[in-house]
Amino acid sequence: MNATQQEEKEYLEVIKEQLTLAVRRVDEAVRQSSEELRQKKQYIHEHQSGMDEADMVAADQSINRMALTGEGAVGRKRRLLKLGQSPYFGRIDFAAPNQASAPVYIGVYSFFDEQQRRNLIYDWRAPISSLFYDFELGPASYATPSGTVRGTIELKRQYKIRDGRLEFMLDSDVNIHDDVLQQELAKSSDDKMKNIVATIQRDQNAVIRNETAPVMIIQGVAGSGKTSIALHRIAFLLYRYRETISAKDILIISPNKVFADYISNVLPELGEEHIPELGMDELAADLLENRYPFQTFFEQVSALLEQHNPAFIERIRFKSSFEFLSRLNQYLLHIENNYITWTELRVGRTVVPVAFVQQKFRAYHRVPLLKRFALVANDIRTYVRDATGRKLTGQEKGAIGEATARLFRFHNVLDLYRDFYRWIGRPELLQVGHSLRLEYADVFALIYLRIRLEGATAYDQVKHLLVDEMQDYTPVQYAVLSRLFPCRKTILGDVSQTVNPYSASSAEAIERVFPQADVVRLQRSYRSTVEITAFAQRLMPNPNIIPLERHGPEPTVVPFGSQAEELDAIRQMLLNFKSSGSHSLGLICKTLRQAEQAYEALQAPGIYLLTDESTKFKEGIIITTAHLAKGLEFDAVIVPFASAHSYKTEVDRSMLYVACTRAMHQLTLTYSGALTTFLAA
Ligand SMILES: Nc1ncnc2c1ncn2[C@@H]1O[C@H](COP(=O)(O)OP(=O)(O)OP(=O)(O)O)[C@@H](O)[C@H]1O
Repeated sequence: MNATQQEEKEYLEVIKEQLTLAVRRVDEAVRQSSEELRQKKQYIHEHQSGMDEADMVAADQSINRMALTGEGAVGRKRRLLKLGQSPYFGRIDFAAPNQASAPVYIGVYSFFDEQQRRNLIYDWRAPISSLFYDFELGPASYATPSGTVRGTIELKRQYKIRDGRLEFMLDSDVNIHDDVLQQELAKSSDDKMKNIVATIQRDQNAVIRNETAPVMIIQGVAGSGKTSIALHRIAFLLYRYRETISAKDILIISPNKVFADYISNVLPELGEEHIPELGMDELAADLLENRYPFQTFFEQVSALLEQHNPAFIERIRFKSSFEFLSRLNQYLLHIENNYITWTELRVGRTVVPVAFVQQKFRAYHRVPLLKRFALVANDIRTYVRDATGRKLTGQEKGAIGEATARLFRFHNVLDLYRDFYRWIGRPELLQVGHSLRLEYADVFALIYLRIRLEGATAYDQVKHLLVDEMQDYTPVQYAVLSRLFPCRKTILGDVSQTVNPYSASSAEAIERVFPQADVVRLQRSYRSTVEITAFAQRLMPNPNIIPLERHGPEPTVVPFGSQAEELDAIRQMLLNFKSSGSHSLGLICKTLRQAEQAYEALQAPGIYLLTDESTKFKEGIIITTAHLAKGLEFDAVIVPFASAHSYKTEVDRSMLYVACTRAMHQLTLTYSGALTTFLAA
């Protein structure tokens, strides 16, 4: 069936026709449903006076049901229209043993033809579709909930259908060089991240479809598709567990709002709803109930970039270590064993024996320490009431509460946190100003103590947590996440792309917090040309990285006599870029101050400044910092001010690496004075 290109073209027309008919049926259903809704509303309006409360509730429910049906139909229509543009991208002819092969067309969504009662298009997430990603021609198998199905792939075909037209089709031989992937990657970047369903690679597919890992840690080199895969994984899990998980049950912890906006298209493109997203800073503010002001991560990194302060670095380094988490855990044991003064309590003439107090206290060992005192106080009240045979006065009750609380030395978590540093003999490691503004490195440590000592309401509604840029979070932060989110997790990042090398977490470090995790390493880099990847390797060598064979111009490093000349030349580069046909250019600076200066000097229509306050990703020319550009990509990147003066510390080196790896096709560095030693030959 459909052997030749001509036959495929004809078949495409048949499918489009079917899709058009399906759209009509949905339209008809929507029309009917809104008519019913209108009639129902009118009926209620006319009979309102004769209806009791139960009637009103029932009427409300039926209206809501109708509205939901209508919404469902609208979503279905949207999907059908989208399929009409590009119904499928792949085909597998799969023959089970002793059966003739049948074609399986694979698209972004499935399309079930109600008249023929069969699937004309299979969703890329359907079990059978995994054949397309996992196998070439020959023996193949796929897993279904009821077991493995084996057979043979007799044909594997890829299509590019745009605006309903077949642009090309390609049959796979056993060792195909993936032309479709190459074509996709050579394209100019759109404004936001795109779905990659047509070209998901085998190792990526394994991550996307992994159903068993309670925690999945993805360590992947720059441009290896981590973020893309994580989002496709979410789409897959939403499909696979559609009865129990919906978009609102997932939470993405994202580094900033611009990034969240940048990735926000992928899931809707895959037919899923928008997923809730939260930044670490927002989470912290929420957990501290806005009681303590604190430095943000962005501010911490900016402070590191602006000045070299060894004591500040030492504090960050220590608080980012696994040892710090262990010490906090030891401290929690220590205070429980040493900070309670066991005494008998006297209430009037009644003596509450110390053994009773201790025994009650132990009985609550599952309750967070600071919460136990109130419970023990209640038990003591009961004890006294039974002993005296009368009700207690309010004053007596209050006195018991206070006396019980006094058994423990501290009741404020910040006081305990201070005491912790005394206990480890390093009081200088905590610097809290008079305004009680916490350093970023203290924020999650304090939250961790708070959760352990007072408990926290877990985010129970979250059924899958996605953490991007994992290298930027410390063991203490993971310990907090692990307690707040007992659900499954996908955690991804790249230790080479840290913006703060003093607090970077590797996959191994994170694995210590989640020993049950599956760790996957992705070494193939898709984003940048071979030339750009090789250039970035000079900054952070990684012998394991495998760049995809795609070539472009050599990156250039251009010297200038002065910063004014440098900016003049950049202005010209931006003008040239505007007429080049490419879509996006990132002018990526080390600090926000540099970015603001550059923006000031280069300001023109179509040039945008992205700061830590920005919320939207903009298409065109963006001036920003390496920190904020993390996770984003641009057709062309210019890194200005790449001088020895600007880039000299380890943090600077990380920034330069992040900046360079944002480029897909073209990379230019400019400097005046001496070139940074990280690039000097
Ligand atoms: N299988 C694929 N098919 C097509 N494009 C792909 C594939 N895998 C990755 N890409 C492309 O590679 C680029 C990098 O992907 P992504 O941003 O997900 O990588 P990343 O590992 O998160 O990068 P980084 O850590 O450097 O921010 C994107 O343009 C993405 O579309």
